[in-house]
Amino acid sequence: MAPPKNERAFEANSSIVLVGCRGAGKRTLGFMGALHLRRRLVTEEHYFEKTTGLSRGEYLARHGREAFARQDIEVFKRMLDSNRTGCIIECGMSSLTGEAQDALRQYSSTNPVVYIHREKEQIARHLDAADLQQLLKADERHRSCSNFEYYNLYDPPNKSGGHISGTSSGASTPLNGRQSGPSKLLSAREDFTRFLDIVTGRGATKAWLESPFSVSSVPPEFRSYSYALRLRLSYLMDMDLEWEDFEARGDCVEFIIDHWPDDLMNVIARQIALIRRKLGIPIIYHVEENPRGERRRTPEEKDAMDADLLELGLRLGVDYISLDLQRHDEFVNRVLRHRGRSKIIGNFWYMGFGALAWQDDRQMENYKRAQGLGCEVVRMVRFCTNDSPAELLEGFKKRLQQEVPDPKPPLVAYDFSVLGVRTPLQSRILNPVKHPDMENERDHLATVSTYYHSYELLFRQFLLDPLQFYVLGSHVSYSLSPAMHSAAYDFCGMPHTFQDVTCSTIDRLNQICLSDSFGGASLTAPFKVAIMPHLKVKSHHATAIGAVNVLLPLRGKTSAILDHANSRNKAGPAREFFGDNTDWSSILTCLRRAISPRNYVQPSKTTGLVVGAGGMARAAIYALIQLGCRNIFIYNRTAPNANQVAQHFNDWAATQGIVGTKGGSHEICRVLPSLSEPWPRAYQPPTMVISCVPATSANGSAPADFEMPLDWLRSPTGGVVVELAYEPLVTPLVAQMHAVRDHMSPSWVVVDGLEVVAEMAIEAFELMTGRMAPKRLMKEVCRKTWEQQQQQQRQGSEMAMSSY
Ligand SMILES: O=C1C[C@@](O)(C(=O)O)C[C@@H](O)[C@@H]1O
Repeated sequence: MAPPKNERAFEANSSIVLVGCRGAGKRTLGFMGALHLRRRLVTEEHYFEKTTGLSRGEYLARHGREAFARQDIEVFKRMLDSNRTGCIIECGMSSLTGEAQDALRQYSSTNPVVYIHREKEQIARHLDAADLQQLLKADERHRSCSNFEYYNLYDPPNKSGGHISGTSSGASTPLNGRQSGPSKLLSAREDFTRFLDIVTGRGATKAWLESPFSVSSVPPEFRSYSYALRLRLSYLMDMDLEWEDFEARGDCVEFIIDHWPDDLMNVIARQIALIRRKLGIPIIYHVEENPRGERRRTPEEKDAMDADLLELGLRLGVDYISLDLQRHDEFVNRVLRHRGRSKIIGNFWYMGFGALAWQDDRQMENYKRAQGLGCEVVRMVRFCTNDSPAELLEGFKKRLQQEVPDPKPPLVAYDFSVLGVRTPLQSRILNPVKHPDMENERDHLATVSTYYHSYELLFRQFLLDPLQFYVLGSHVSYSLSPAMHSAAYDFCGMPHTFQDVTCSTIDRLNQICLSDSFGGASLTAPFKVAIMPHLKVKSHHATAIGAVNVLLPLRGKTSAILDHANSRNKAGPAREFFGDNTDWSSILTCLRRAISPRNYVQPSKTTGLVVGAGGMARAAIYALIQLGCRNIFIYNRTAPNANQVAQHFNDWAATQGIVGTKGGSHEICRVLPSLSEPWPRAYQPPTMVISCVPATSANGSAPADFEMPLDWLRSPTGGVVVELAYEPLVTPLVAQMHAVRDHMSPSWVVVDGLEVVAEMAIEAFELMTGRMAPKRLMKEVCRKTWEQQQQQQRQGSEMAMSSY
């Protein structure tokens, strides 16, 4: 019963080879991948030239076709052989030859070889029409000599040269049409780096180390409750909803192949790429055996076709493969041998009449078989023709607990009938859910519940508790967080509340947090730094920055982090509190989104500027460091405060072995004493500027009247300016940058304060509830609430004027 050896789990450091035809985007992806994994990029073109002293064209011209072909394959093999670890290898056109493909086939027994392909129209842009068909046909042969594949979805450029509207709210804020939009290639980079994390197996550990309470760090099968959104290929081919409508509608997607259109393999690869890009949640890949509306197949045809379809899922590096363990051993073993890093959901699916009863011993044997085969999850589903009392399933689960030795793979078990799943609470994890407005006549689970209703039921059945969440600080009455979080609770079926409470003493903060129904809080001044000594458990980011802005109660029964994470949404006495910082990660998200490929961070060159020296400026500096920037300047009106912050990060960086790349002192942070100073000549002008000074005068500090001295604005490639203030939204800096963009250099992108504050609330919501945030909704509510506040303020001042 031992599982067959996994033939596709390679050493984490094995070189990754990229193959595919011209125009597929291998070079760009290779570059992104090398940066992400900190590996060397080897390109075939360059390797050929380095080895032979001639470019391929020159070699061909000088030595003729035959000699070139011989030399080419020899160099190709040598390139693979001498770079077995630590590289990303980009293959050129040689990979289209039979001999090179044999070499790749062999290489793929020890290394990942990724076939990169994309929309035909995109490839066509690089080729003559005559060549296209032939090349595309030849290109598909790459499938046979690779063990992974990546569909490089086209990333459309921003509509107005990098400055599309970033809001989808339609609210008429003064910056409408002027916010930063996602920079070109950002999505491609995010998708591809996530794919590489799957291939190298570092994804889950990385997320966990980064932030143990983040949504991505606890896989759905280990959450206290989780739901799989069913998306059928037949539906996706012709969907009647927008992708954004599926945001936060499940903890993962179950992608069901129930339709066989022409060009099926490429259609599937594209749909997987779309789900990844648009929803960013784990994917369960399920091949339906007898899809409605498709022809019947002979058993042999069915086996061959389904095995190929499952193989495709494994090649695409999906998170979970759903495998029917009732199919014959050879079929099952093939999938297990090729599983790579995808988790296996072992299925026992009784569809017909006479499904095995829960009390039947063979059900227990089924579970043990799945366990023996190394399945990460076991899914047991019964189609009932009559009522199946809930106690029978409960009895099975109890027996399983007693009889089966640990470690037990998590169990998904439910009964369903023509009326759908019996109740959405039968299984704790990976319960099937659907979108409320999705119509699909091919689905025989037509009446499955929605994520909203399933979650709402958990509260109604007292399995989860309504909690109170807060934003706490001395100036929080205008905070946009209560509106954003409350809208998200409504969307998700959570009866929580979120309030702003003005307070400034630790005693008062304690009073609020010690309540049994305290769910968590966003902190602002004066607590961000003041709370540090009172917290035993903090994320390492919060410790490095020296500030906390999200506080969570820890209610786990044991000290295990997973136990604490799974106690979110439950009331009771808190044993401890956990402090995290989402200010830095929100700034980082906004910078990443807006930065153009020309300004990607190069540690040896890129320069960043942070204005201010408070808690937010610390977060901004940390975000720059995390992005890889090693030359950071700080400007603050009161220079000694800036010196203190610079000192803090220079000391911290020294303990981490992070050093500056310029000047003898190796310091990463430096202070600019005055605005009249010219930009230091040894450094490039900044391409990332983050202004962290409040726009309105709070606590007697000076309001944000900061503008960039012209000498500091000489970056020939422009850059990104992030303004954190949003009262007013058009600060002097924002107005200045709009003018610069319109009249001097169009390559500057401006990110306004509302974009950043919405991002902060999104991340805080996910940490506090453990659920994906409805991002689009929260961003819309952010702008609309801000608009309403502005209007109220205008009306207030008009009334005040008229009463004179
Ligand atoms: O700065 C902010 C914004 C905020 O104060 C708000 O009101 O939403 C919440 C804080 O946690 C965050 O650091």
